[in-house]
Amino acid sequence: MELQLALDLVNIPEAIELVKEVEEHIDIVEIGTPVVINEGLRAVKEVKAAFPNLKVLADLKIMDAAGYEVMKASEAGADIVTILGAAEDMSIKGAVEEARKQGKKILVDMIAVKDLAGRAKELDSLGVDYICVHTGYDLQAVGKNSFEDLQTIKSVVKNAKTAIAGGIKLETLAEVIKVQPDLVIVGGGITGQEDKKAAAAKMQEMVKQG
Ligand SMILES: O=C(CO)[C@H](O)[C@H](O)COP(=O)(O)O
Repeated sequence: MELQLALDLVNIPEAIELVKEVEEHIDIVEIGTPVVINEGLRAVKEVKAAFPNLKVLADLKIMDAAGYEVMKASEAGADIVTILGAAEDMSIKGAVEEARKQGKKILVDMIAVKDLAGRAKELDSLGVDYICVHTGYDLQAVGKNSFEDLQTIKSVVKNAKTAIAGGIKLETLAEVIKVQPDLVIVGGGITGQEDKKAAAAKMQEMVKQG
């Protein structure tokens, strides 16, 4: 099981400072969608250059023109690129094909997908690398989480790795780990803490114990 730090509410210098603090306790650093909107793929490029030993995920949440966008993120240095589960199969196939060409991975974000089990099965057969259940900020605000959704995809996915994101905190991490995802994605649960290093270290310890 791996731990990914999601950076959403920072600029590039802040992202680099933050990663420096927790570097040894994370496996993957995510350049979040708001960061890409504000800073462009330059954020991916600069974070990868600063931390060549960390995997970098570009959270582009691709919906169309997937091959092209995966190519641009790959050129910027992303190791993993996200596409939405609601995208057309043609887009998913384009993303997977380009990622294979570039030696990169595709993570599918299942945000807003209604038939989770059905779509997860289809995506699994399309050869994506990760399938991620995700409660975004707008549903976190009304008290939702994705813990049950993780069970749902775990029961149907045979090839892809499974992941979970959305409001995971130290207090809820044990519940998540019980379901045994391959990847746990945490943003505010680390970045919102006074002692970010301590929060990341504790989470890493729990994730590694699995
Ligand atoms: O993709 C995202 C929002 O769309 C976030 O990166 C993801 O939800 C993780 O952050 P947090 O743990 O703060 O919810």
